[in-house]
Amino acid sequence: MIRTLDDLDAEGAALGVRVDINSPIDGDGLDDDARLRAHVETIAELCRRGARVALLAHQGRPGGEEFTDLRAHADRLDELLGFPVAYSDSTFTADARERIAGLEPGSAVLLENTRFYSEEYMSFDPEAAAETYLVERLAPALDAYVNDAFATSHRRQPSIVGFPELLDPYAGRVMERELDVLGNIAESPEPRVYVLGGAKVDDSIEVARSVLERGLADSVLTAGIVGNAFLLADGVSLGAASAGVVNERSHDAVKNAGDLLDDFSHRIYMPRDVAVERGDERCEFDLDELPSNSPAMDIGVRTVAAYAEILDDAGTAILNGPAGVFEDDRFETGTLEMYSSATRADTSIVGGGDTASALRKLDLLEGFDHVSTGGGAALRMLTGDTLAGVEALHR
Ligand SMILES: Nc1ncnc2c1ncn2[C@@H]1O[C@H](COP(=O)(O)OP(=O)(O)OP(=O)(O)O)[C@@H](O)[C@H]1O
Ligand SMILES: O=C(O)[C@H](O)COP(=O)(O)O
Repeated sequence: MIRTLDDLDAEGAALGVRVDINSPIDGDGLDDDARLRAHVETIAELCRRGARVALLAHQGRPGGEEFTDLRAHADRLDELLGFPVAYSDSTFTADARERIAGLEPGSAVLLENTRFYSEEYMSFDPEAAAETYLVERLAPALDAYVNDAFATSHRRQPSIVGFPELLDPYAGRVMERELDVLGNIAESPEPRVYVLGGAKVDDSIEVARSVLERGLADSVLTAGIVGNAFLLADGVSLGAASAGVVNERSHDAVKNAGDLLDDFSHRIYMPRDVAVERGDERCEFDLDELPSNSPAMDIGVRTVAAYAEILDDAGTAILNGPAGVFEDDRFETGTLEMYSSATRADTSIVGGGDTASALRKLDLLEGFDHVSTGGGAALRMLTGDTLAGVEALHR
């Protein structure tokens, strides 16, 4: 059983609240604040109830371009919440602990990027995570722990699995909502249509196998690099450029897609035409007009029409990954049209950070019943896997 904020006596309590505000970075600022907006409900509720909130979060990966401190995140949270969110440039030092001790009821401090500390980027069992410096030194300053970071909860990192070993754990509102939706797909209306696009080919093939074998999916529509992998597996000569893009993402994808087609070809749909770059233009080719020297960058309008027919009749549409290189206006058509069709399903669920960014760019977000904050985490839930951070919340 997982306790929620409804079960928490928040008044005056010092709470360690793990959020996922990992965001695209543009220069020294945030390029997108969707994840910060998602956590406003939890943070505002806890402050309104008189809690003393210590926010824990990561940004980027060590060595990555988006690996920054959280000062800009604290400033944006100020604006979104309408009250000051203090910022500490340390996470578990004596200074950080003093900052927490000095919090007034109803106030919050954002502690520094947890991944500035090497242990946070390692994986641990919960017991070992509880013995890391981050958890051992911070837990004594806290009365309870709240995990609202669904999008990071597939990671076995100390800030996700360590604190529940020492403190009573609770699910924040984002976590609660994600689990309600993604944890109960089997109860959603049928027929269920999964749309798997984007670039995470191995993850998507794993999701497809899982939902087909468990009888969760009536149809799996493929697009993006995932769709290209299935076309190659089906013997379509896309061209060396497209094959190179697939193999660069995964050396096993074409074989694994072929195995899946052997088992479930009647339920798996692949693109019927693709769009490639011709100079500055978008040019579409039916499969029998290929190979092309240029990589397939989007699905074509015939595919869009075929997928729309299936999605129009869907009880539930579950989507992860854009249909094409939506960042280039010439290749956003597939994502725009396919995702628009999906909003006509009785229930529509989207997973994936880049997917959500695409929908925000295309002004399609409002049309969906649930837009997950998670990418990899949402995919793992859809494969029926448990998430380490969710398991750690059980009492
Ligand atoms: N045909 C294609 N060729 C090359 N790249 C593609 C193609 N189709 C989609 N993409 C790329 O896939 C990327 C998004 O795929 P990804 O699987 O990461 O989506 P996501 O799961 O929503 O994101 P995340 O989970 O990483 O937040 C986009 O950057 C897009 O440009
Ligand atoms: O953006 C995400 O998917 C989450 O914040 C997890 O980030 P990670 O993949 O760097 O652990």
